[in-house]
Amino acid sequence: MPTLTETITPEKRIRRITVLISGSGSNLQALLDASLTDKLPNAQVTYVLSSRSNAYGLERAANASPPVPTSVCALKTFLNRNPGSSRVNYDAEVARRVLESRPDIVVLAGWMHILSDSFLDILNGTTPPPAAPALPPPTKTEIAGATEPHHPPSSSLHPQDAALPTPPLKQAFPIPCINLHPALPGAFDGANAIGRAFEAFQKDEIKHTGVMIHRVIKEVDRGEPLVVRNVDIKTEDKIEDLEQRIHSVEHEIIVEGARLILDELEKLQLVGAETKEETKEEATEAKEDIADKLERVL
Ligand SMILES: Nc1nc2c(c(=O)[nH]1)N[C@@H](CN(C=O)c1ccc(C(=O)N[C@@H](CCC(=O)O)C(=O)O)cc1)CN2
Ligand SMILES: NCC(=O)N[C@@H]1O[C@H](COP(=O)([O-])[O-])[C@@H](O)[C@H]1O
Repeated sequence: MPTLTETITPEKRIRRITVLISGSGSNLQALLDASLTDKLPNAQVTYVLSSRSNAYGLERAANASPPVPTSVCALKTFLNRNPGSSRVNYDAEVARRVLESRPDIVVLAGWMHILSDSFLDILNGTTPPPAAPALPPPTKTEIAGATEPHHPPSSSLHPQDAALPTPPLKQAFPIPCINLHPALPGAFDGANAIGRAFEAFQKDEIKHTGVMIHRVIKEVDRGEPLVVRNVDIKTEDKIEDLEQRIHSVEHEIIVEGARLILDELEKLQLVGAETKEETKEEATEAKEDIADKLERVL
């Protein structure tokens, strides 16, 4: 049930962030730590989805206060459990779970899977999500050999969980989706960007590298850059030194990027509300005008 504040001033609702991960989740941790602070005001991480069952980021979510609901959707497991399905079906299932979490924005924080249009179209609201796959229970072999600790199915999500902010009455579309990429725009698209930048520096092909937050579009790492930071590479650097320097910048700009699109969303929705208000006023004036004319004629 929406609170009074959410009813009277919906723009004061605490914004919900869904985070997609595949690994250690240090960038997820940066978002968790910034939630409801002046770095990320009026916003909270409310759902984490991992493409890998052994991602430590899942523990970070479970250890957060309040604990953040999580689920795992691994490509291989999905394809095995849904014979005849493809990456497109997998991407649609990922999008279905994201929609189920009722987010205001989605952040890819080390999500190591290229997403097809079937994900993007569902987040844009142009395609409805698929029905939940009828997942058969895991077989004994799967349970015996699984490295995947059992996570409650996504249906265990409780968007109304008291400790987490209430979802909006109506899901707004498009749902903005941003990605953290450890390279400068157009420099090292794709995986292993840090390693490739380090090699390029050693060959004297680049003088520095960087990190960016960008909008997610079909073309990998080619979405509009939203936050960009240069990162120095020193001649004495080992790869670990560069990785550490890059990660510390990542942890800052992932929060900046989330805040930026939440502020943008708020302005868009406020403008939307004002337009709606103006439309209502115009409609009322038009009705009054017609009533006046009718009175004069009758
Ligand atoms: N449609 C988009 N999908 C994704 C984007 C994007 O901008 N548009 N960003 C990436 C994140 N990413 C780099 O920032 C990235 C991650 C992974 C890969 C990749 O080659 N993945 C392989 C699998 C690799 C593995 O499992 O280890 C794959 O998907 O086949 C490229 C870029 C996230 N998705
Ligand atoms: N192309 C995407 C990519 O390479 N992302 C990289 O994954 C790591 C996630 O770390 P984390 O799990 O500790 O947040 C980060 O270093 C990020 O740059």
